[in-house]
Amino acid sequence: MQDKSLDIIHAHARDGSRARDAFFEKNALELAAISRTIAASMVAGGKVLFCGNGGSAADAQHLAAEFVNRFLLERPPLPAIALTTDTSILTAISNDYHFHEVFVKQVKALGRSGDILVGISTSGGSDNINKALHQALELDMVTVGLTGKKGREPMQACCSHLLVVDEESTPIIQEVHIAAGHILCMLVDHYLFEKPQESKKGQGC
Ligand SMILES: O=C(CO)[C@@H](O)[C@H](O)[C@H](O)[C@H](O)COP(=O)(O)O
Ligand SMILES: [Zn+2]
Repeated sequence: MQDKSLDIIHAHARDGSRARDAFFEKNALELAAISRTIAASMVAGGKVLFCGNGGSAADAQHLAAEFVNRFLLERPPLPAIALTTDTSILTAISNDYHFHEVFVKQVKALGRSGDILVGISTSGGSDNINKALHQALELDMVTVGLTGKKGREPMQACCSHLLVVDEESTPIIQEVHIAAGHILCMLVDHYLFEKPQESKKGQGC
């Protein structure tokens, strides 16, 4: 039997690059707008909450950690919480109520007007994410959805900002989501901590 390893590797790499290029081509301005909104919320005392399932739960934790610890710049910790990490909270809510409620209850407990909720779902069909986003809107929070092609329709009603990777493959969508998440961290740091370049008066171009 012929080994298909290289074909598999190159096909995935090619699909990933295509999806990533198309996404950033289309969503760069929206990504900058979301990053400005997060930076402004933090300046005003707000915070960002993240939620997701499976691999997207890992993304939620990964991104919250970038804010709380640091990203590329050496700077003060920034307020972010992953709603995916406390097993006592997750099991108590799932056990006593329903798995649909695991994030919405935490949003009710922790979310305040002006905070941001980022919901990450490749399918857009995860009830626990969409319920949490609806609740966040009710609390006058800003909601950001990261999804894939199928998620555009179910998530648009609950997202102030929706970033869609126009693909159906879950891992390819996830790989673009984490790239977008890293850029959010980069831009928030840029808006909050990088001083604008001094304009050099008298030097014509
Ligand atoms: O990481 C992966 C697939 O790459 C899986 O764990 C995946 O995240 C899980 O099946 C999730 O439950 C999918 O949820 P969602 O993205 O549709 O909201
Ligand atoms: Zn995965």
